[in-house]
Amino acid sequence: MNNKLKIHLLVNETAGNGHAKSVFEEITALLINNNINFDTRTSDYAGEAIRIAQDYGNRPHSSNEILLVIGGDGSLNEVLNGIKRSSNPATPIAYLPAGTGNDFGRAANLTADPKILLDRLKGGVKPDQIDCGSFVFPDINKDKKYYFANSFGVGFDAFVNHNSNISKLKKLLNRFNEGKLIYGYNVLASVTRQDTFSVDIETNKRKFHFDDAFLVTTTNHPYLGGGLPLLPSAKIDSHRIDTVVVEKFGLKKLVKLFINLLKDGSHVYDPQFHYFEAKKITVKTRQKEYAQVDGEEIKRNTFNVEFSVSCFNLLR
Ligand SMILES: Nc1ncnc2c1ncn2[C@@H]1O[C@H](COP(=O)(O)OP(=O)(O)OP(=O)(O)O)[C@@H](O)[C@H]1O
Repeated sequence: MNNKLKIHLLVNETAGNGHAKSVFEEITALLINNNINFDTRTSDYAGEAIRIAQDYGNRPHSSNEILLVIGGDGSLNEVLNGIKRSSNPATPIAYLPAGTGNDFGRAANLTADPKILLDRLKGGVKPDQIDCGSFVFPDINKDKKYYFANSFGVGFDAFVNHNSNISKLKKLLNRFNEGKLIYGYNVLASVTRQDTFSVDIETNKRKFHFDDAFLVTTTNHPYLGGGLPLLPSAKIDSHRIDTVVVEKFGLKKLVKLFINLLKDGSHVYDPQFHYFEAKKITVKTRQKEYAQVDGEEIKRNTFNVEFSVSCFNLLR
């Protein structure tokens, strides 16, 4: 038995339509073959990984112990929130992306191969400090902080996310590993149905107002919806967050912007595309819109959100 390393697996077996379960089985076999000490917790319901991770962070651990999360972006979000709210928010997290979108894994250049990750962990990697977003709802409780690894979106991306999550096609296409296809399909299907809304942005004491926003997304890195590079310049270690505002446009322009986004990132130069980069950004909306945090829907009529940049320790 390798006494040096002890791995605590935290698994959402439902992530990636069961892909996380097969990754879990693969790594379990590797751990047994390598004589590495491990234990396992699986989340039984949405939200449970927050509590499991918070309990883990509250307990003392030696430097040989590693918390390894297996799941998608939503599972990572829960673990991040649990660890950051624990008495030891610097507890390192190792993560095997095994969801549908895996945007964080893409942005942080993570391997999805259990064997490669295990070899690195056996070699004794040091944690990297990685940015994450944090936010509060000051109207409700300015002391209760929430965290995100990817993004917090109001409007179009959240509407697409909502439609993708409820779509009957999603399960079918996910089976063929085509989650991106369903997201692309829903972008086109949702564009004419998304209304516009007014938004106020405040950053570095400067204020901006948009009457006809279509999408307002605060992001920690470039990607959205399973690999779409919404803001290629956003970096995961810039110690800044970015808020993107896109104003309303028609279907023809959407197609053009979408092609530019996929081709060379030149969509960011469009006059209806705006972005703000800072350590702190406030976003206020005044009408009911869909919203998402790391791909999970949040329900609220209007939004007054104070964002700031935070960080966590990642083993990769
Ligand atoms: N046992 C469970 N049953 C149902 N839902 C669960 C369970 N455990 C966790 N969850 C929820 O499943 C949600 C979706 O999981 P996750 O985001 O990790 O996978 P995904 O949606 O397939 O991947 P991605 O977000 O990368 O597209 C999580 O936000 C979590 O709250």
